[in-house]
Amino acid sequence: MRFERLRLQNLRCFDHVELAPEPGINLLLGPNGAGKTSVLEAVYLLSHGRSFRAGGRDVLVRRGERAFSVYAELTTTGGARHRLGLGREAGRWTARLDGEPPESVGDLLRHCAVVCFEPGSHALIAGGSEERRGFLDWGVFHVEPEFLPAWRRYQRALRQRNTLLRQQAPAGWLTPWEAEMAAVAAVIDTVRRRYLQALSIWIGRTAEAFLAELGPVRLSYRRGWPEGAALLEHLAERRGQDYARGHSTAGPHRADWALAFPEAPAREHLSRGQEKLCALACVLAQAELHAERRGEWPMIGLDDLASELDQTHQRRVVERLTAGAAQVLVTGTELPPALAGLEAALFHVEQGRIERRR
Ligand SMILES: Nc1ncnc2c1ncn2[C@@H]1O[C@H](COP(=O)(O)OP(=O)(O)OP(=O)(O)O)[C@@H](O)[C@H]1O
Repeated sequence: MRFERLRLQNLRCFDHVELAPEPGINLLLGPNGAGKTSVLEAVYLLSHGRSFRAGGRDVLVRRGERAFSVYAELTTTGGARHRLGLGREAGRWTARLDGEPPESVGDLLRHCAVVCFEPGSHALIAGGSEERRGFLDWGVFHVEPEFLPAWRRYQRALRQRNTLLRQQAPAGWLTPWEAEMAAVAAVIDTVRRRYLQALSIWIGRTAEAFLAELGPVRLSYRRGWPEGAALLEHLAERRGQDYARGHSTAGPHRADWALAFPEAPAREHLSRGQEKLCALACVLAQAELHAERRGEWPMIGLDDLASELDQTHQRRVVERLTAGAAQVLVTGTELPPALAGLEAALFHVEQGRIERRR
């Protein structure tokens, strides 16, 4: 999958800006605060429906404006072309897919795959489980068609059960929603396991390239309720605690996964740099698995590569990138040394303007 054109309107420091990324590596260079990360945010938004930066969706709107939009033209390896538009005004999304409103924003996001490594990515290793579930589910969403309908049903049942718990409703009112949660939890768990099993092979390869000194990586998974227990019975057993807490404390919405190494059995054993390299290994593995399953590379965004990694690791990343066929967006204040001499399209970003340099 490749971005042919990208247009941002009233997004952060950009009033109106257009660029035509090229196949292979695209470099966005410019001073601090120029808007480089905002371009990555825009492409990520079309793929995730949210930014990778904290602060909520509405901080993306250029100060003084009421709405922002991102528009992109994409081509797939098979030659299909798609036009994607996503805008936000007064707290609501508007989406267009090939000129028509899609059934849901999810239908739009399905057409666009972008993975990003950025300064906050170490949260994938060091942060809370929500971050890791988000990463896992994004990958599953793109390669396992059964996931989205099951996830939607689960979310609806979970919301209903949580509302009833907060209202201290009689247990009998909870049971139909618990049955629904248990019915779809099995599907969610199965596709997540399948995905992680495949991903762990790719993570093993990338981790070996970036973190060989830690030994072979092992990926573990917790599904959100005890192994061997049926979720239906487990939810019934936990009702007392769940009434007290006002939410459901077991189920796939509590799942988590982790990486461990012989030389770093717990994540607290990793240095900050190693956390970043682990996160990068996960992001690149996700791109590689996506390419294997979909026959299509996602776009890979690398924000501030040179300041995040030492030169040896930068070179290893570049080796991996050039071995694949992904379109890549790399940002930096200067040309990352590992990219010197490589063929790349260069864009200069400054004060809300983007200029193609030859
Ligand atoms: N909602 C907003 N409206 C207007 N300007 C904004 C808004 N949000 C952020 N900005 C500004 O947009 C600019 C773009 O920031 P961005 O993080 O994309 O820059 P960058 O080139 O990646 O910088 P750095 O090299 O420092 O990481 C910054 O100058 C920031 O102050």
